[in-house]
Amino acid sequence: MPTVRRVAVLGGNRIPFARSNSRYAAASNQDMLTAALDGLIARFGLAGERLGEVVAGAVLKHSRDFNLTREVVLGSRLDPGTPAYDIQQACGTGLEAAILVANKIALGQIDAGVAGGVDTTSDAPLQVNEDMRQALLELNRARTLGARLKAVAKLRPQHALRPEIPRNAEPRTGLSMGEHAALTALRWEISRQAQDELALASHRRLAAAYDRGFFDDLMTPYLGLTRDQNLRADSSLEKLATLKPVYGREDATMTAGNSTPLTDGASTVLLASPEWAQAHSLPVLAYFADSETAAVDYVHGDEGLLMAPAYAVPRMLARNGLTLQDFDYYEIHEAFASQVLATLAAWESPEFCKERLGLDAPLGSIDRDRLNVNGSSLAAGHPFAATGGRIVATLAKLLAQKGSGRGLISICAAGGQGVVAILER
Ligand SMILES: CC(=O)CC(=O)SCCNC(=O)CCNC(=O)[C@H](O)C(C)(C)COP(=O)(O)OP(=O)(O)OC[C@H]1O[C@@H](n2cnc3c(N)ncnc32)[C@H](O)[C@@H]1OP(=O)(O)O
Repeated sequence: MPTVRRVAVLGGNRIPFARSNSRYAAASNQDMLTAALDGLIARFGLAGERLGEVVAGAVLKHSRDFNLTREVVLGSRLDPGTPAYDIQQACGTGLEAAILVANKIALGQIDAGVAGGVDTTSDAPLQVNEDMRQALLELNRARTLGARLKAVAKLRPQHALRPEIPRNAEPRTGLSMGEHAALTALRWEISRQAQDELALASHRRLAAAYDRGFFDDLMTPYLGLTRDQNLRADSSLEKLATLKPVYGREDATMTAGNSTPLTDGASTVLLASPEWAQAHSLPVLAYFADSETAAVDYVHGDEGLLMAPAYAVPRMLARNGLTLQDFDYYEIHEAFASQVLATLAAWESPEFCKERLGLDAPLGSIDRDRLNVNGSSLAAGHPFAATGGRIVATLAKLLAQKGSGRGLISICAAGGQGVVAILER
C-alpha cells in the first residue's frame, strides 16, 4: 500500500455569491464554475498545468451538464489532459470534493488537484412534465409517420404549462429543508432571539472580514459583484425581530433573516502534496488532517434532517484523540441559525451524548468567539455545492494567519447527511 502523505491546502478562489434571480440570473453553472476556476488558475500560475484531478459538483444540474466539471476544465487554461468529474452530496458536495482530492493526494495517486462546487437556483434545471416527456420520448423513437402522429396526439397544451420545477424539499417527506429545520428548532427549544443573534453576528463578522481585506486573495469579482450580495452590514437585532416566520407554525422562530437565502455562486480550492507545493514555490496555508461523514434516519426515526454532523464530529474526534474544545476555529455551515444552535445543543446535552452517541459525558460547549469568525452562510449566502469550498479556503487562510492551530468544519446536507473535516497547521 502507498504511504499516506500530508495534504496541503494552498488556497482558494470563489466568485462573490449573488442572491438568486439577481446579478447572476443569466449565468449558468458552467459560467460560474469556470470563472472561479479561471481566477484560481491565474492566482496560482496554473495555466497549462496538468493537475491530477479536478473534482466538483452542483446540487441542481441540467442534463446537458452530465460532466459539468470536465466541461469547465476544457474551457479553462488548465492542460486538457487534466481529468475531471462531478460528484453530488447535497450541501456537502464542495467539502466532499475536497476530501476526494485530499485522499488521492494522501495515497500518492495524484500530486495536486482542485476541488470545487457551484449552484444556481436562478438557472434551475426545469423539466417538462412527465406525460409530455414520455410523449416526446415516444416521438423520438417513432420510425413511421403513423407512429409519429400517434405520439404527437398524446401531447397536450396543459403539459407545457405544468413543468417540473425542482423543489427545495426532501423527496421522502415532502417537507422543505426549512420545514425540517423548524421541527429540529422546536425539538431543541432554540429561541428566536438566539437565532437572530447568530444571524447578526454572521453579517457583522463577514462585513468586518471584507473591510480587513481578508477575501482579497480568495475571490475574483464577477459580473460587477465584488462582495457577497446578501451581506447586510446594516442589519440589526431590532430589524431581525420584526421579520415574519417563514417556516412552521404561528409561533415559529425561523425567518428570512435567520435562514440562508437562495443563492448563486461557485468556489474552488487548490490541494497538493507538500512536495508539489514546494516545487511550485507555493506556500502551504494549512493541512487537511481528517474527515468523516454520517447519516441519520430522519424518515423513520426522530432525528432532525440536518443533524448528521452531530454524529460525524464525535467519531472524528475519537479517532484523533481530540475533544470538542481542542480547536482554534469552528466553521459550522449556517444552513439555518437554528441548525447550528441545535447541533451545539446536542453536543452539550448529557442525554443526547449518552443515548445517541454512547458517550459517558457530553462533548460540552465551544468558545462561541471561535465560531464562524469571518461570518458564514447566513451572511454570505449558500449556493449549495459551493459552500464547502468557501469554508475550506476561509479556514485554511485563518490558520495561516494565526500561524498554527486547528479548525473544525461541519456541514449538514440534505438526505440526512453530514460531512465534516479537520484542518491544521
Ligand atoms: C441543501 C442542503 O443539503 C442542506 C442545507 O444547507 S439546507 C439549507 C438550504 N437552503 C434553504 O432552504 C434556503 C431557503 N431560503 C429561502 O427559501 C428563502 O430565502 C426564504 C423563504 C427563507 C426567505 O425568502 P424571502 O421571503 O424571499 O426573503 P427576502 O425577501 O430576502 O427577505 C424577507 C424580508 O426580510 C428582510 N431581511 C432578510 N434578511 C435580513 C437581515 N439579515 N437583516 C434585516 N432584514 C433582513 C428583507 O429585507 C425582507 O424585508 P422586506 O420584506 O421589508 O423587503
